[in-house]
Amino acid sequence: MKTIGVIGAGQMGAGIAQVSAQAGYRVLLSDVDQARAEKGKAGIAKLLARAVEKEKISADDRDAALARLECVGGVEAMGACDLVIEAATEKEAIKRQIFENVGRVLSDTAILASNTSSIPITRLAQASPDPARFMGVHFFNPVPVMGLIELIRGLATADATVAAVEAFGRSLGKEIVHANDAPGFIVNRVLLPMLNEACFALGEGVATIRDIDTAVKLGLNHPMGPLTLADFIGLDTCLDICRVLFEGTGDPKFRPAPLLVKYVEAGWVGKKCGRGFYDWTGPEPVPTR
Ligand SMILES: NC(=O)c1ccc[n+]([C@@H]2O[C@H](COP(=O)([O-])OP(=O)(O)OC[C@H]3O[C@@H](n4cnc5c(N)ncnc54)[C@H](O)[C@@H]3O)[C@@H](O)[C@H]2O)c1
Repeated sequence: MKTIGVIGAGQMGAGIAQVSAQAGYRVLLSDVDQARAEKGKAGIAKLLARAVEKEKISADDRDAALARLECVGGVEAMGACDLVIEAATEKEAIKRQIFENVGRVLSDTAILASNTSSIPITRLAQASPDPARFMGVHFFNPVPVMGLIELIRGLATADATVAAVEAFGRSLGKEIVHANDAPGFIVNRVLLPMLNEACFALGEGVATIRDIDTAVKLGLNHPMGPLTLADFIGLDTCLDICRVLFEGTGDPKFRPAPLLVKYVEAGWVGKKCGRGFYDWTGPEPVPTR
């Protein structure tokens, strides 16, 4: 593989474009328009500049990575790509439209992959030009820091597609795990029940926000408590994933905690809006109850 297309230049798409360019691939980055793609690239340039300041990479390596990364106005330019990774907004209709558009220009050997966190890969594959050359490639946020990629094959994904994307993922220096096309794949299937249970515990008055987080952090040796982590992820995103697990499995153990639903209804969705379980507006997060 030489040329990688990345569709969606938000948090994830920009991260995927960055690590691909740093690994030596030519990268074409698109978003809804050229200006959004350029904004994604500007963010990457800032992160790479910081890495140079910290002497993690050389200025030459930064310049070379940025030179390999080209912003394009739309998917029409992606005909030259060996692999196209879609990392647009988590809405099925948007992703389906993108697959239809990019399907018109993709070569008949190119692979199309989605970074979706929750939409079934086999269903998305139906909107792709060739389900044998379609799969899920689930990166973690922030992409340049997190060492894992989950690969998800749909029912029709060919072995050669999985092998090619696995080789690409390893060339980025990431560890690869394979998951079946089941709700939440591996990481969210295991993580979300813990975050949801912390919301149940808080709602039932088992302990305070600070004590639940301190207990899990120190008692289980986690880098941060579950309520802090939920605030980082976004409580709306946590709720969406809980619902995917609940609806996808039909298992009541995945039912969302009432307090989580209430916080999302209140618009208290976490760090991104300044308030979730913590107030994030000051220098340090402060528990809200
Ligand atoms: N944020 C995470 O922690 C995380 C982790 C793993 C996977 N994901 C998945 O990655 C994908 C992107 O998430 P994100 O957090 O980067 O979101 P984001 O909101 O930061 O970025 C999404 C980008 O997609 C663009 N976009 C919307 N419609 C488009 C279109 N038609 N064509 C091209 N671009 C379009 C938006 O303008 C935006 O720049 C989602 O599928 C999400 O589920 C997110």
